[in-house]
Amino acid sequence: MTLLEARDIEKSFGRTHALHGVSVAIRSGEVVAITGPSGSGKSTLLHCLSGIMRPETGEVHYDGRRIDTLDETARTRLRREAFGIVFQFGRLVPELTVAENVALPLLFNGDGREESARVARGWLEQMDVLAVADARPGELSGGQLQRVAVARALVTGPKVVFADEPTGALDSVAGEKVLGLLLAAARVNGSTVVIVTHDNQVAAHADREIVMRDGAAAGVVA
Ligand SMILES: Nc1ncnc2c1ncn2[C@@H]1O[C@H](COP(=O)(O)OP(=O)(O)OP(=O)(O)O)[C@@H](O)[C@H]1O
Repeated sequence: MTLLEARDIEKSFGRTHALHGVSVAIRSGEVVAITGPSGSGKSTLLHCLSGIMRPETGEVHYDGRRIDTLDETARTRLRREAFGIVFQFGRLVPELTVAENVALPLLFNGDGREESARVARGWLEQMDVLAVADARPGELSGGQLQRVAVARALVTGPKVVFADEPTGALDSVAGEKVLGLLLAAARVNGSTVVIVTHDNQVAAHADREIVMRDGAAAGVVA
């Protein structure tokens, strides 16, 4: 079953046509890698699929519902309830502890403080970073930061996990570890995963690869 779909979407930044006419369909439970050279539109496609950005033309559908026409409030709610997002440099809140960062999405969704803290610690344990639960993000290594970012993205049990170069800032050993943990946890959750990556090693873990070239989906590798 198709869970997430872009139909002929276009997006420009000034005179740069980041996406021109991209159509992709992602099935429930799939792990999809979006690859392609720098500037080919990978991140822009991820942002449009995840409702962070709205394409100028075309449509984005999630779970049978058109989402690109929703207003900012509704798209934010959708992201909180159904999506988890991992960015390249974690983007944790520096003033909060690691455990507080991971509990935050649960608190936003209305869960109680104690329950959120308990669930957050469980995810930190699963990502092998429980030892740094009370540290601030600034005290962590790059690999630890990304594992915390994965815990934060998965803590709500999202239907779709989006990751934009989740291992891009890491050496290959740390990158493999983050990716392995992300994919294992996503499979346990039954989450669909969409990963933007430059890294062939990462793409090799995906069920399918969508190759971008100059703002268009140039091919699909099964
Ligand atoms: N916010 C923005 N403002 C202006 N131009 C942008 C913006 N975001 C992306 N672009 C441009 O749109 C094009 C596609 O960018 P995008 O980041 O989607 O590519 P990418 O394939 O993810 O690249 P990279 O691998 O380098 O991250 C590029 O030419 C980029 O410079």
